Amino acid sequence: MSEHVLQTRSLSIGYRSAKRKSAGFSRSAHGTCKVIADKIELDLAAGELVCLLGPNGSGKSTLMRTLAGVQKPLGGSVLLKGKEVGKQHPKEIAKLMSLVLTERVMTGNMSVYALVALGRSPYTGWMGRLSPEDETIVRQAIETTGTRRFSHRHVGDLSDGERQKVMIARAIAQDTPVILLDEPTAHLDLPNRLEIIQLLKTLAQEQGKAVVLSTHELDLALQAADRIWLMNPSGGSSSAMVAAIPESLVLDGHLEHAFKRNGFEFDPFSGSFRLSRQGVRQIGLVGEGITAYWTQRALERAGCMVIPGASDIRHIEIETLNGEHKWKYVSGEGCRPVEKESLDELLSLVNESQNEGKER
Ligand SMILES: Nc1ncnc2c1ncn2[C@@H]1O[C@H](COP(=O)(O)OP(=O)(O)OP(=O)(O)O)[C@@H](O)[C@H]1O
Repeated sequence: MSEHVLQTRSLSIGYRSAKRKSAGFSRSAHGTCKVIADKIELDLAAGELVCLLGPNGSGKSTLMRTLAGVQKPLGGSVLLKGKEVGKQHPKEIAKLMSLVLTERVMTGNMSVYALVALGRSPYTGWMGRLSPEDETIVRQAIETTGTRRFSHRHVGDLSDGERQKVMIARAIAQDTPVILLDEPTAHLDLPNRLEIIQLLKTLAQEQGKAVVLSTHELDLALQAADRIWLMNPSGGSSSAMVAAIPESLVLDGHLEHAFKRNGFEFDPFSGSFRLSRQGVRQIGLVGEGITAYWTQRALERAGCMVIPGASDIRHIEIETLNGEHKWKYVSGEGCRPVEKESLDELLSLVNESQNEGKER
């Protein structure tokens, strides 16, 4: 089994107040504090990609900051390669763990190359002079993240996606066994989100890095993560932490419970949330393949509950001939089918019949 590079033991995270009384804070063994989550027991192995999920305000950033040692735990410990983070010198921590935050960093007129080179600072002398080996590592980090084409530009002139890749390049140049990233895909378009997740997955698989990223991308986390750490508001004032492989979290209902809201329902087959379809009319769908899949999606968007394969109720049959599709709408048993040549036309017909049904 792989070595555990980061662990938490009875970790309690949250905020302290200097005042005796503060709104949202209470008196405890740790003083006046607000506990965000406690009794956290986590193990992160080398080569593992972990996604930290949880609804807004559940404590993801608080946990990230506590793991990175920039915020003190209320209780318990964070162990980095077996040693307590709070008891290590910042320079030693910087050789073992890098942290990528979403917030814009003050970079002045710094070039992309200079910012990535800052990743080498735990290894350089006080002058910050790079050795030829450091220079090679910086160039490799720039190459790996695909940032070479804008490496001469100022960081302040970059788009959000470009800047995010540069921050990851800096973390790669820091060359630590653990990389923590707080919402690295926030503000990015889909291709950039996929590119960043792919890059992090490659770092874990090919270079044995242990990577933890917090995200709101449920879909991507389910596809890419080796393990998910889920911060689940427990009903009280603090969150409970569940750590498991993505599929177990779906099957055990933890994901649904964590994100459930009125008006949304979790589809365990696709692993995504969708608008709930209460009080809708059933419709059968006879057909196969990608056309049947997108027909079902269109019908559900129109407010139908689709029963695949059912032809003894109001239903649709998909016919495919020489790559051309036709949709036959049968409004009830024994009724004559109405044929449509496009999904768009079919949907108008279904909508009309639903509206007639409502008026009656
Ligand atoms: N400095 C602070 N003092 C007191 N409470 C704070 C402080 N910073 C954050 N909090 C509270 O801690 C809780 C967890 O916040 P945190 O930012 O860690 O959540 P999050 O899961 O990262 O949220 P989001 O998904 O919205 O980024 C929230 O209730 C927040 O209001």
